[in-house]
Amino acid sequence: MEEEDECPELVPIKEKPTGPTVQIPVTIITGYLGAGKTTLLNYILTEQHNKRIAVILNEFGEGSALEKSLAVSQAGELYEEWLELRNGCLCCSVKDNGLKAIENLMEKKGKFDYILLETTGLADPGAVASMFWVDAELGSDVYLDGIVTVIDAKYGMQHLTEEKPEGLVNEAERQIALADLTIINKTDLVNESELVELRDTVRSINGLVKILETQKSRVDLSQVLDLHSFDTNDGLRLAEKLQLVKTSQPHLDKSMLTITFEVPGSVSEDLLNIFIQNLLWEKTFKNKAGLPMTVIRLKGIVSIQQKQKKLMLQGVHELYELDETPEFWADHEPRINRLVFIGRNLDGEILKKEFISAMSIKDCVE
Ligand SMILES: Nc1nc2c(ncn2[C@@H]2O[C@H](COP(=O)(O)OP(=O)(O)OP(=O)(O)O)[C@@H](O)[C@H]2O)c(=O)[nH]1
Ligand SMILES: [Zn+2]
Repeated sequence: MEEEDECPELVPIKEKPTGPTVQIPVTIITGYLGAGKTTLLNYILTEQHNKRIAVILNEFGEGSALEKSLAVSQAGELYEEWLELRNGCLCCSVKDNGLKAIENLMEKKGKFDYILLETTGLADPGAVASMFWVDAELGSDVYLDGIVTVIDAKYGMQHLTEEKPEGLVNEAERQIALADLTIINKTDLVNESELVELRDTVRSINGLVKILETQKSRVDLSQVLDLHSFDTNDGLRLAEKLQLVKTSQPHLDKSMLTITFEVPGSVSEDLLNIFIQNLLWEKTFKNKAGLPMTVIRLKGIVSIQQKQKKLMLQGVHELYELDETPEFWADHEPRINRLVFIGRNLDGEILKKEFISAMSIKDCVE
C-alpha cells in the first residue's frame, strides 16, 4: 500500500559501500535573508585553495516554477544546470532531480572535492538535507557533511521572536534547530549583552549546536568544512557531546527547544524503531498541554540487545537512521541509551516515560 508521492522514507541500510570510491561532502549553508551566507561562501572560496569547491545556489522551495536552475561556480567559472521539479512532494522532486543534476555536472566538469550549497533565506534546510542524506546511503557520489546556519547578530533575535500564525513555522528558528554549526555574523553591529542574549537563545533552541561568532563571515575553515555530522564513524565524538547536552528552557512559550534523557539498559531494535516512528511520523506523544510533540532533529547513541557495538541514531524531520558505529561497548561499561531531541512542544519527562514504557524496560530506576 505504498503511496507514490509519499515523502521519502528511510529504510535502514545495513552496510555502506566501502572501497576506493570517494564520496564528496556537501555542506548546506542556510540562514535568514541577508545574514551573510553569500559572504561566507565567497570567503571560503577565496581562502580555500587546495580544494576544488563547487558552489550551488539553491532555489528549491521558492515560487511555483517547475524548473529551477542550479548555478555552480568553480574556479571562477559559472555553470548552470536545469532541473525539473515535478509537482507532488517537493522533497522527492528535489531528491531525484537535484542529485542527478549534480551528478551530471560532475560527469561533464570533472569531480569536485567539496560542494557548498547555499539555500535561500526562507528555505527549509531539512528538505534539502534529506536529498543528500538518503541518497548517500544508496551509494551516491555525495554525502551530507553538515548544516551550517548563519545568523544575523543584529536582526537574529527579531527573526526568532517573530510571531507566526498558528501552525506556521518560524524559519529562522527551524534553521537553528537543524544546524550542526551556527555562525553569529555581523558582531560589529551589536554590543556584548545583545550578543549574549542571542547566543543564549540559540543555545536554548539547539543544545547540540556549535556556535561561532564572526564579522564578514570570516571563520576558521576547519571549523566549517568536514564536520562529519552524520557520520557513524564519529560515534565516539557524538557520545561525548551528548553527555554535555542539557534540557533547555524555551525562550518563548511555543519555541523550539532541546530535551535530552538517558535510560540505562539495552533495548530491542524493533521496539526502538516503533517508538521513533510513533514520535516522528505518527506524532503520538503529547505534552502536558495536550499538544503533539514535534521533533525536527534527533541524535542519540543507543544500546541494542545482542549488539556488541554502539548504535547511532540520527533524524531530520521524518527521516531517521539507526546505524552501527565502529565502537564496541567495553566489558565493564554500563549499557545506556542517550537521546537528544530538538523540536516543539517537547517535554523531556514525559518523553522519557514513553520511551521506557515503549521499550518495556521494567527494572529501570527513574
Ligand atoms: N556590518 C556587517 N555587514 C555584513 C557582515 N557580513 C556581511 N555583511 C553585509 O550584509 C549584507 C548581506 O550579506 P550576504 O552575504 O549577501 O547575505 P545572504 O545571507 O547571502 O543574503 P541573501 O542571499 O539575500 O539571503 C551584505 O551587504 C554584506 O556586505 C558583517 O559582519 N558586518
Ligand atoms: Zn546570499
